[in-house]
Amino acid sequence: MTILTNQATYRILDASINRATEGLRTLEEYARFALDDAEISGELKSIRHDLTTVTNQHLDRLRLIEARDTPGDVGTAIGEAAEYQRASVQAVIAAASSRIAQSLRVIEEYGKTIDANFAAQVEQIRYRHYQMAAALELQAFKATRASQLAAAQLYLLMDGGESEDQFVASIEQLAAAGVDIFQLRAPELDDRTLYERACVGAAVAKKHGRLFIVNDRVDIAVAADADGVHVGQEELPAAAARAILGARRLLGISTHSIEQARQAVDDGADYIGCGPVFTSRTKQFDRYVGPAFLNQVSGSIHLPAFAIGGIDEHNVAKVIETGCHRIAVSGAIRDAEDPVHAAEALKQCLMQAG
Ligand SMILES: Cc1ncc(COP(=O)(O)OP(=O)(O)O)c(N)n1
Ligand SMILES: Cc1ncsc1CCOP(=O)(O)O
Ligand SMILES: [Mg+2]
Repeated sequence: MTILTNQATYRILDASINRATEGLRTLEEYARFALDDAEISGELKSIRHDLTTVTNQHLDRLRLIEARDTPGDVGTAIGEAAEYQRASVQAVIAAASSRIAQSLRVIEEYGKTIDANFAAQVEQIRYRHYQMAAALELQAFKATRASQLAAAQLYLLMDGGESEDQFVASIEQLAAAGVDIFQLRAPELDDRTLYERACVGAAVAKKHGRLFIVNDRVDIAVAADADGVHVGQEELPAAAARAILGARRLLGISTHSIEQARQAVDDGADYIGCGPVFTSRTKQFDRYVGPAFLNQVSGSIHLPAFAIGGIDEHNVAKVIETGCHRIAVSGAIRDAEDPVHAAEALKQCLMQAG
């Protein structure tokens, strides 16, 4: 009985150690090759090596191998469909991370029956893993959002719609038509409705792999778990907005001159809006920056820059000529007879430009 129990214990330990080291290697490769993060990949490698060292010091490797019986493992035939599907690289990381934590806990618990010192050292490794997995998941999240922003070309400013259903339906249709970023700009709404629209908007945009930004209101952006906030020159300063927003949400800043654009970069903006370029039907201005400002920005600012103000299918070429391949629009889609077609046409022009 004891022999059989020990055999089973070693079999569990062998499987769990393999699972943990494979999982650690999965995380390590992402930190190394996708994030180029030497610190995280180094610590993951050290955790993996320490697990192997502690195992070799306290457990008899030959007993572990002798206990192995892969063909006789009933678990190899129980494959959940979800195990074969990962929606994104982030999902790969999350799955590997929880598999490692579970395996380390299993090693620790069964290890206690063999060597208390071994179990105590595995416990410390588990704590180190928790810390690193959190750092890695956060970095992976930021990298994914940053590449989404970098790839974005068509940004739509929209109001709250006639109803929540209509608002959601618009986002769904326009996401399919190629809108990359949605901004809720609805000064006419009361806070409660604004918050409710922001919540559903953020969720539906996320479902479709699009970004969702709240205009002006950092509090609502955070409360609704939106991707970020957009602030103007007369609104909350960048540092104050960032303090509420945290590092992982996006901060967009309106700029009307090259000096403001440079300042926005220094202030830690993730992207800038540049305008108003042309006469707008959505908002009145005394002064327009014209395409000349876009030329200046394209030549010297390396943050994603969205030209804004009166841009539509007829003048988008003038924007593209400046080297700016990103636009933010409202009226061109909102007032179009066929908003989906208008979004598709604008996106087509931008994609052709590069
Ligand atoms: C992408 C983008 N760019 C510029 C603006 C304008 O912001 P702001 O100057 O604060 O004016 P309001 O939109 O608040 O009226 C924007 N909203 N989005
Ligand atoms: C809010 C804002 N800020 C600069 S232009 C603008 C309005 C953009 O809407 P439209 O594309 O209809 O000109
Ligand atoms: Mg504003």
